[in-house]
Amino acid sequence: MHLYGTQSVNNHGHLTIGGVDTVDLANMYGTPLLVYDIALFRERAKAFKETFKKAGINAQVAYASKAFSSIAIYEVAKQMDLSLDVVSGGELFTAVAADFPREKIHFHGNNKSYTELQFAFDEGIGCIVVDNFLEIEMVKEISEARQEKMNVLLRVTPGVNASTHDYITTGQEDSKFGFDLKNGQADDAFLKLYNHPYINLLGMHCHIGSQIFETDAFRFAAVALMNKMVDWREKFKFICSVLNLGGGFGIRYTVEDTPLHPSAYVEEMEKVVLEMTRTHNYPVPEIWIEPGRSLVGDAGTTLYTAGAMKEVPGIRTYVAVDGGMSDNIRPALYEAKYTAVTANRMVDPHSDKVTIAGKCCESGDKLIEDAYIAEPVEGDIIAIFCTGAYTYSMASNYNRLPKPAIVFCEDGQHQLVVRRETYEDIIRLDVPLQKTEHGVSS
Ligand SMILES: Cc1ncc(COP(=O)(O)O)c(C=O)c1O
Ligand SMILES: N[C@@H](CCCC[NH3+])C(=O)O
Repeated sequence: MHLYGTQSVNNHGHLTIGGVDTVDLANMYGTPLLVYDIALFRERAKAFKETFKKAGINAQVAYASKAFSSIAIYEVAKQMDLSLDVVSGGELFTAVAADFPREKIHFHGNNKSYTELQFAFDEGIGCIVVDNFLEIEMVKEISEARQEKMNVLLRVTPGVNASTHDYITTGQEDSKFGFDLKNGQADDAFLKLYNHPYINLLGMHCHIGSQIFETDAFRFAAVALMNKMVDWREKFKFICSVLNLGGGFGIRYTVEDTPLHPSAYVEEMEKVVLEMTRTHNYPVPEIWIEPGRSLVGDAGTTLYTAGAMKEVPGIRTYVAVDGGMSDNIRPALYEAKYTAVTANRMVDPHSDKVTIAGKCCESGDKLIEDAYIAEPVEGDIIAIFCTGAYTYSMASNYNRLPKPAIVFCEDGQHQLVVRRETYEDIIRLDVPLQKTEHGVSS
């Protein structure tokens, strides 16, 4: 059994996280419950930052908060001196609520609205990562109208096809994100921004995809961007001061996943940048990265309570839990794989092969096929590991299931950071039909 971060087993045979008994957590807060190991988040953040420090490279490590966005995680990110990648007005609003240092907020998105961009200007954020020609016009218009400068990075697609799930590759030519490097779009975008009185063009950004294990894809992307930087210096005397190489570093969900230590990806990036800058006598730019999954993924564990069971003789045994695709869409959407344990009986042999099913009205609502847990009993606390990234942030109220609560654990302490939704929350946006004689009133 592979345990993550501060996970351990106490003398009751219970799984603990951050020194806190998960069975106690389930009793206190109910299930489903998403539990974060905050020491692990801090350790990951520190490792990224120290890798850059060791190489003497100026860097920003921006937490890609689409992986998990809440006021409390932004507060921890702030404590760790991280920057923040937000991708919508909603994430920016959350960052403002957390009083995140505005100059360290980077705003992403392939279709930012005028209102969202104005919000970014209002807050004086650190940088807008422009993604398309419409956005360029809007950023220019807003900055001119306000006579305010804005830092900008140009998001480009380097034409790298990273090996991961098709739905989560983003650096290939046929992508909805960014300007293509090869077909001239990136050059056109550059020319529209370069030398504008209110645009401070910092440099380039790319993000090639998510849950990537190979360093090659990052190397190819970095080389492609550096070549373009050299080209723009030759043609326009433009010096790129920031090179943002995105996130995407893979993590270990199951034994089949063999990620490198997060610092290995960074070291590869550093190597390419230092080699290329030396070869081309180019000033070493600041390197920015945007890890999401690799900061929060394995720091999160979801606790469920086992309920109904069904044996399909000769085929499988279903163990249904009190959550499902509503709190973790990833298995249904990407066929994502996870591992589970019986948190209340960690020392029992985990040799029963079962399918952990959710409670949504959907045959595909299976969280894990072929999970190995202790012989299941109704009321068991089933813990699914590595659910810290893209679970709560992609959760829905399908079947009107309330979203789970979230607890942070560290050094034997626990704190509720997102409360469980209630049925009142579920209907809070509903507007009952007006009582009129003729059906719907206007
Ligand atoms: C622009 C950008 N940066 C960073 C990330 C974070 O990726 P990951 O969570 O895989 O590190 C994403 C998501 O894929 C992204 O789209
Ligand atoms: N939501 C995806 C990752 C997308 C990353 C954002 N571009 C996942 O759960 O793996």
